[in-house]
Amino acid sequence: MSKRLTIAMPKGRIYEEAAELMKQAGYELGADLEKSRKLILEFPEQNIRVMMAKPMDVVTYVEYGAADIGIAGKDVLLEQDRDVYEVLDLKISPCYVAVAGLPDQPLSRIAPKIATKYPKVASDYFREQGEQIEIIPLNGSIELAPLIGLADRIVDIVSTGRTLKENGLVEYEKIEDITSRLIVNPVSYRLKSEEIDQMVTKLSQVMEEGEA
Ligand SMILES: Nc1ncnc2c1ncn2[C@@H]1O[C@H](COP(=O)(O)OP(=O)(O)OP(=O)(O)O)[C@@H](O)[C@H]1O
Ligand SMILES: O=P(O)(O)OC[C@H]1O[C@H](OP(=O)(O)OP(=O)(O)O)[C@H](O)[C@@H]1O
Repeated sequence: MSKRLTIAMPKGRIYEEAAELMKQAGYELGADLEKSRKLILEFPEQNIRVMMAKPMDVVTYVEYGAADIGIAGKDVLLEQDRDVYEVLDLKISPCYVAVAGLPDQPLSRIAPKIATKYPKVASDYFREQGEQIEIIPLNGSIELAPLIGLADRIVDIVSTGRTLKENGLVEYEKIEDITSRLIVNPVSYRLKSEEIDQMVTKLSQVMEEGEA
């Protein structure tokens, strides 16, 4: 008998694309799932259970085995460095992490302030550049920080570039390209290898067909 898989799906901007990919792979989650307030949904015919989680928390549920599988942005994986297997680049929700700030402002001062939701990614990047920095942790609207003099630079996600542009900010360096990834709990990968391999194979096929 096949074993039930628990999948942690990210609420928010990744959800729709991720659910569409799952649907094409034969795992129909329902288009309105995100609108519902229900957080755990059972799909007995497909032998799966779906948890709706904050994108930043998906990796936590998967690491602790509360979910066997999850979908998370590479940005979250880089920031959190957790014990999960990254098995497939789903190539959805593309964006990148970049350093940005006000135009024509060289990083001259000692230990410049860097505002970010990604303290590890930012620290790793500036360490590699040989720069000593001070991190200003924020949770959102990061672009505000240089505008009101709280920070010299930001490290944040850029997608269309509209937020930077509308706030008169410029990009200084791209740090990393980001897409969403399929992640797997290492123990689940051993205990439910057949079911997980089947899902990975189906998703890979859908992606190959999409590229053809
Ligand atoms: N323009 C973008 N801004 C932020 N994330 C983006 C963007 N485009 C794609 N992504 C990807 O989507 C993922 C989830 O972003 P989303 O904004 O839904 O969640 P969040 O960052 O937790 O925000 P919130 O706290 O508002 O729910 C990111 O981790 C990233 O991989
Ligand atoms: O290049 P763009 O297409 O403009 O997208 C980038 C913006 O989107 C994200 O913010 P989000 O909408 O998640 O809001 P937040 O600032 O509250 O995190 C990100 O933090 C940038 O601010």
